Amino acid sequence: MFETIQGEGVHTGLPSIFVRLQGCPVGCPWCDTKHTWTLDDAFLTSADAVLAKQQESEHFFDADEHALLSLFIRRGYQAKHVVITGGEPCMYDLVPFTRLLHNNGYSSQIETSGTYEIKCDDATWVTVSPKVDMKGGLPVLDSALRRADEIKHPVAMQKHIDELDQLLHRLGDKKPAHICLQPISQQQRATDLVIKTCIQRNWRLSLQTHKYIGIE
Ligand SMILES: C[S@@+](CC[C@H](N)C(=O)[O-])C[C@H]1O[C@@H](n2cnc3c(N)ncnc32)[C@H](O)[C@@H]1O
Ligand SMILES: Nc1nc2[nH]cc(C(=O)O)c2c(=O)[nH]1
Ligand code: SF4
Ligand SMILES: [Mg+2]
Repeated sequence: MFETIQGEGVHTGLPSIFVRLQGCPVGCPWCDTKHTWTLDDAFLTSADAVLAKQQESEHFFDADEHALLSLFIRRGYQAKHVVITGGEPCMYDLVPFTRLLHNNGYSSQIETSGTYEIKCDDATWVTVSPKVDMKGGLPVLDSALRRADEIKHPVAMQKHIDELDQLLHRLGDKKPAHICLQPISQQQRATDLVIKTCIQRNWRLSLQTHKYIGIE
C-alpha cells in the first residue's frame, strides 16, 4: 500500500492511494510485479512490516476494508482516489471495500486482467488489461470488458494489437469508452508501434509515466 501519482491510463497524473492485493495465477511473462504472484501463508506478516518494506518481496498482510481505511488515515494520506491493483484484485470480492470508500468521500479504480468476475460498487472505475490465456475463459473476459470503463492493452508487437482487434470485434457496440495502448516495459520498438497505432485508430497512448520519473 502506498501513496503516489497514477502513472497509467485515463487517470494518469491523479494522486492516488494504491492497494496491491496479493496473488495472481495468470503468469504474464513480462509482468512487472512478479512478487505479487504467490499467496503463501509463510509470507504473511504485519501491516507495519509490509509498509516498511524497502524492496519488493512476497510478504503481505491481511486486513479487512475497515482496517485499510484506518491505515489511510493513520498514515496521513491526502489522495482521494484509491487504485486497487495486484496481483489480481478480482480474486477478491471488492464490493464492501469500494462501497466503504465511496461512503467516505473517496473515488475508486480497479486494475484487472479480466480473468475473474469483477465484484465492486457500480461507481468504481474499472480498467481491464485483457489477458487471453486465462482460467475464467472468454465468457469471463467478455463480461469484464463490458463492465470496463477503460481498456488498457499492453503491447510489445503487432500480434498484441491483432488480439485486441479480435476482442473488440466480439464486443460489437458494447466497447468501453476509452481504449489505451501501453508499451510493454518501455521498449522503444513497442512505443513506436503504439504511437503509430494510436494515431491511426484515434486510441489513447498510456505510458507508465511513474517509471520515467522514478516514482513508485
Ligand atoms: C501488474 S498489473 C496488476 C493488475 C492486473 N493483474 C492486471 O494485469 O491488470 C497492473 C497493470 O500493469 C500492466 N503491466 C504489467 N507489467 C507490465 C510491463 N512490463 N509493461 C507494461 N505494462 C505492464 C498490466 O497489463 C496492468 O495493466
Ligand atoms: N504510479 C503507478 N501507477 C500505476 N498504475 C497502475 C499500476 C499498477 O501496478 O497497477 C501502477 C503503479 O505501480 N504505479
Ligand atoms: S495478470 Fe497482471 S499481475 Fe498477473 S501476471 Fe499478468 S500483469 Fe502480472
Ligand atoms: Mg505497476
